[in-house]
Amino acid sequence: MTTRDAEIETSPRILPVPKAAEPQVRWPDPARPRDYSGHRIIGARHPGRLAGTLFAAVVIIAVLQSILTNSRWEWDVFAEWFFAEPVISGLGRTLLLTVIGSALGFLLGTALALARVSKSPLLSGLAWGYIWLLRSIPLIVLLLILFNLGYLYETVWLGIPFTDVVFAEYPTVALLGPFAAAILGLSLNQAAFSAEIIRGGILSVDQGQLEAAAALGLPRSRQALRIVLPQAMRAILPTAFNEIIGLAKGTSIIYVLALPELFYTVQVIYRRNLAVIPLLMVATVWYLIIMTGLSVLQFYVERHFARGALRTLPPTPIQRLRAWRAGRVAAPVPVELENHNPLPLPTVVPKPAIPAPAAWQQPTGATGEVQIHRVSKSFGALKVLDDISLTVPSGDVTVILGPSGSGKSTLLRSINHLEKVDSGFVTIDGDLLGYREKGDTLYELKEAEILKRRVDVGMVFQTFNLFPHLTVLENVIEAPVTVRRQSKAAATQDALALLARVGLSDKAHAYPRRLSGGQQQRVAIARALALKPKVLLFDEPTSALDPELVGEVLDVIRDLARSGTTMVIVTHEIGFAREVADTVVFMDSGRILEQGPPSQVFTAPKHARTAEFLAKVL
Ligand SMILES: Nc1ncnc2c1ncn2[C@@H]1O[C@H](COP(=O)(O)OP(=O)(O)OP(=O)(O)O)[C@@H](O)[C@H]1O
Repeated sequence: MTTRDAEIETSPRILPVPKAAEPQVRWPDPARPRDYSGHRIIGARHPGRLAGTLFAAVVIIAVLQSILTNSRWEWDVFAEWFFAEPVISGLGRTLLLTVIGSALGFLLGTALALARVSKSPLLSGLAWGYIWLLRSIPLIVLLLILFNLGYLYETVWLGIPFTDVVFAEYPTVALLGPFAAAILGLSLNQAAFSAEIIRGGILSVDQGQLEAAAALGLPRSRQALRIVLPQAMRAILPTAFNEIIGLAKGTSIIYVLALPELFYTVQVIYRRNLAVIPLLMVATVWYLIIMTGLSVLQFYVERHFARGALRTLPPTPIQRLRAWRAGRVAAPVPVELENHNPLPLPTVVPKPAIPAPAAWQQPTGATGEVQIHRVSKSFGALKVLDDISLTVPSGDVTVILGPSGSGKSTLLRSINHLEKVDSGFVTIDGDLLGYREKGDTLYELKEAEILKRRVDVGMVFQTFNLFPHLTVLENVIEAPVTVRRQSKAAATQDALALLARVGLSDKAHAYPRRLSGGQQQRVAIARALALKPKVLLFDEPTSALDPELVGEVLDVIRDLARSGTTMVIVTHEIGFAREVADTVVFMDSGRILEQGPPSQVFTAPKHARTAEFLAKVL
């Protein structure tokens, strides 16, 4: 054996892996997709689910067998009384008390909830006191007091308090019979509970929604009925239906007034014929039928108010049934398909060469010069705006820059009076927004008048604040129709043109939650423009967007800047500011440290703090 041979013998031997040991991987040939049509498909097995189903079946069969075979249930007596005349009339009374009690209760409850959130401390206090009192008194006590009210007040009169003027007078006993006392007692009691449910719903609506509605100049009543309450309904409905179901069962308490509603009626019957169980079952089955009806109603009402909140609506039982008969699983329904009478979409998308629509242009004669004169504002001890003066010439684009917390957003919100300043004032084309001038006195305007004047100033928020329960088109036409009193057809035509301009014609009937952030912000811009404002305010319009969506929003704003709209923009997009701004304003600690054209502020800032800030962000 040579030395070389010995080396080979002692060193570890690396042998090639035999070919047969290689895993047999066969890559599918993309040119020839495999054909699985001949394969048998076996579904996944779920032994746990199968055991659960068997258990449920055994329980159901055992319960049914015990109910149907035990003769003591006396189903023949049940059948005899189920549709008997006194039972049906008791049932009718139960239903009437439930419907009227719920309707009046929720009506009064809505008024009480709005009073509770009112800015008047006395009104809010009165509503609180009512709720406190009525929730504390047992219903049975309230019913008996109302029934005996004639003892306390012999007559009920209508007239002017603290005077002898009386328009009408009635004996209390004649007015408050057992049925009227029952209706009144149930409604008053229901109102106290529903007020808190409704208030909870109102509080659940995002503050930004109210700000957006106020920025569009929508009247307070419209804000409440069109924007807040429909959104609050999502939170209100489940608990409200609980209350209604509770009331339907709770009507049995009016036995204290000897009113023969369903339960009282069956009690009277079984005391006579001693068939207690079958008659209790008569009442139970009728209550089950009422509750089932209410549950179905709840499903449809909740589904109606879910439009816009859910991307897809759950299929209705009828849709499920149809799908089941067709042998497939019912798919969730895209919310757009549920829209009633959707307005037609334009078939032709205008190209940029087509002249801008009327809604895109400033109204003739509008100039939109903003004057901010010695404005100061504090939040508690913190002075957020400190004696600020600034002029935004008409048609100019002013960009406000500054570190976080320097007061940029507060200044912007002061321009349209969303923030009320402590001193100083703001004018648009010489008109004060929040005040009326008489001689040398300024009278603060009521909110309704401020809302009307606010339509001259459009605002686009950082978080879009689109109304989620309204479609894109409904969002855009809401203010022109309500505030500018434009016809719906004209407002729709303008809105579709604006949506085409921001590249969203095909989204007119979509709900905002189905859009990307950039698309939502473009809708928000179209919505602000629909009022043909003299001035547009942008509060960090791109900072809530993913980086790749920023460009599409900036393109729209850039386009607007070229069209000569007066704009004030708070932004951190320095490159964009350099490109579009006529004037750059730098703020710090509630003061304007410097302002000037971008070429000067960005290249040769006068103030050291500006230079320091720019060095950090550039
Ligand atoms: N409603 C309010 N109540 C109390 N303090 C407030 C209120 N609104 C704003 N502030 C305070 O005022 C200061 C200025 O806020 P503002 O939102 O105007 O700053 P900003 O310059 O826009 O900041 P950012 O760039 O971070 O948005 C901050 O310190 C903020 O906490």
